[in-house]
Amino acid sequence: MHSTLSDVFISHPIHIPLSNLPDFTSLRHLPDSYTWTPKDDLFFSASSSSDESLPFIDLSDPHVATRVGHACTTWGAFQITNHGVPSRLLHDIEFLTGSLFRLPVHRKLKVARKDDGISGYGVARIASFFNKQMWSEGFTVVGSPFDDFHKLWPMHHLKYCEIIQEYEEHMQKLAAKLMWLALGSIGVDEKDIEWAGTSSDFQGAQAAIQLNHYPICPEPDRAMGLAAHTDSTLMTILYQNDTAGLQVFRDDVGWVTVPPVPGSLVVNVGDLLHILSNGIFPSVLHRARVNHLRSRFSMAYLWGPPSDLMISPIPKLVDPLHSPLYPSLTWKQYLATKATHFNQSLSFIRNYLPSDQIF
Ligand SMILES: O=C(O)CCC(=O)C(=O)O
Ligand SMILES: [Fe+2]
Repeated sequence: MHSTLSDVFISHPIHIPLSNLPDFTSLRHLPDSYTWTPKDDLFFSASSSSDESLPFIDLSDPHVATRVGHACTTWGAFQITNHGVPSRLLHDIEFLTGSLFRLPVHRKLKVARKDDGISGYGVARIASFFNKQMWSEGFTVVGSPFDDFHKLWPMHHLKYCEIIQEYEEHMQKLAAKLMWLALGSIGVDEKDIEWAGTSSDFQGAQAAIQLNHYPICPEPDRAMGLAAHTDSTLMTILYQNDTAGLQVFRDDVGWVTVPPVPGSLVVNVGDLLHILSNGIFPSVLHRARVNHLRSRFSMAYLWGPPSDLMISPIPKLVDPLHSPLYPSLTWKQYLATKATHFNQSLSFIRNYLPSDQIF
């Protein structure tokens, strides 16, 4: 798994110098390079006065499939409870994340992500698309974190590796369950997705864990934690600590804050599920704002298909009235497109639909 997804970044290296990473804790004023205005991000304003809120779904609800389906078609996101991930494990992953980002900068830089690498410490990859810097730092885990964790915590790395492994196991199961709930709501079942495997548990799926830290910020209204983007996944499952910051965008509504609810998780439809569903599910545009009093952590499980598998609109969802909106492509190819075209990637590939795939 490690080698294949990593190939994308070998051919699309991104150079974001870490040398000018500020010591976030010592700043009283926002440096110019961190001050955002609407011209730095098309979506910077557009705040909402609406009282709309993201659907909150109890996974033990007898109508869960309808609720998930409705949330996926309207928002492309929802919050869940009764998801079966032990609260002790959520506490453990939050503890790991806090321990990692509280390490001194020189220790974190020992595991800095390489320009053409996928795992490690660094600023958000999407930073290369903006003139201004984001008020955050991150750490990406793809494959085993053993080597990096050994450098970070020579004495305690095994304990932290176990947490990551257990977290991945739970998230993988939950992602498969959510995927069937979402697809089931639009009439897609096990027979329609061969790669889900004989046990329909998507064992061939691949994933990354993205840990994010948004330090306390002296001028949060002018800063941006993580700029607006959609995830290049099938689905993303996000755990946020008790500090608000995540916002999701909905046309005609604007930005809506997703309040942290202890023990709950946020689920995002990613670009690949948007493609699979032939556009029925939108992939949600989201961003993270920052806070003036409290630092914030988020832990995202980025879940996708085997990286070389062709993904295209599910044939059952395509007929003479519903032409395929997207061509077939692999996750690796999509990531390469995203590395160049960022938020325009879906419309970019739509224009490359070969004519023999259009009805
Ligand atoms: O911190 C958050 O709430 C959002 C994180 C996120 O969108 C990501 O890691 O892709
Ligand atoms: Fe995201």
